[in-house]
Amino acid sequence: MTSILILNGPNLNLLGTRQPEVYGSTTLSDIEAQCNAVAAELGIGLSFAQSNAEGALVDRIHDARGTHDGLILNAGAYTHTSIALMDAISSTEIPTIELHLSNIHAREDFRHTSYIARVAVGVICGFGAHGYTLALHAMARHLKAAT
Ligand SMILES: O=C(O)[C@@H]1C=C(O)[C@@H](O)[C@H](O)C1
Repeated sequence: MTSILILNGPNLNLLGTRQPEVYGSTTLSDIEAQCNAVAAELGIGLSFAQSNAEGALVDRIHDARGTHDGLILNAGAYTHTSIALMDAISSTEIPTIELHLSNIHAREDFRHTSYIARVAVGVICGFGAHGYTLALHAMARHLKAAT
C-alpha cells in the first residue's frame, strides 16, 4: 500500500489560535482528521507528525526512507532557512511536496525564499487547511504515475 508522511514544522501545533487571519482557524488535529478521511478514500496509508525542532524533522525525514513513498512537508519557518532539511530530502530521495497554508509569495520578502522548493516535486501554498488534502491528491497522483 502506498504510504505518505505529512510532516509539520514549528508553530503549526498552534494552528487554530495562531494568527487566524493568516493561517485560518482549523486546528492541526482537525487537519489530521480531514487528511485521514481523504487517505482512506484514496486507499493510501498516512502518517501525520509535527515538531518544533529542526533536528527532529530531519530525523523524521531520514526515518521515512523505506517506510513512506512520499512526503508532504510544511516546514514552517524552517522553509526559509534550513539547508539541513533540504539536504535531508535530497539524501533520502523521497518525492516531496512543499506545502504552506498561506501564500508565502504574497507575504514578507524573507518568506519568499524556500530551500525546500529546490528539492520538491511541487509547491502548494495559499489554500489554507485545504492545501493539505490538495497535496494528498497531488502526491497520490504523482506516485501512481511513477509506477
Ligand atoms: O503558511 C504556512 O503554512 C507557513 C507556516 C509558518 O509557520 C511560516 O513560518 C511560513 O512562512 C508559512
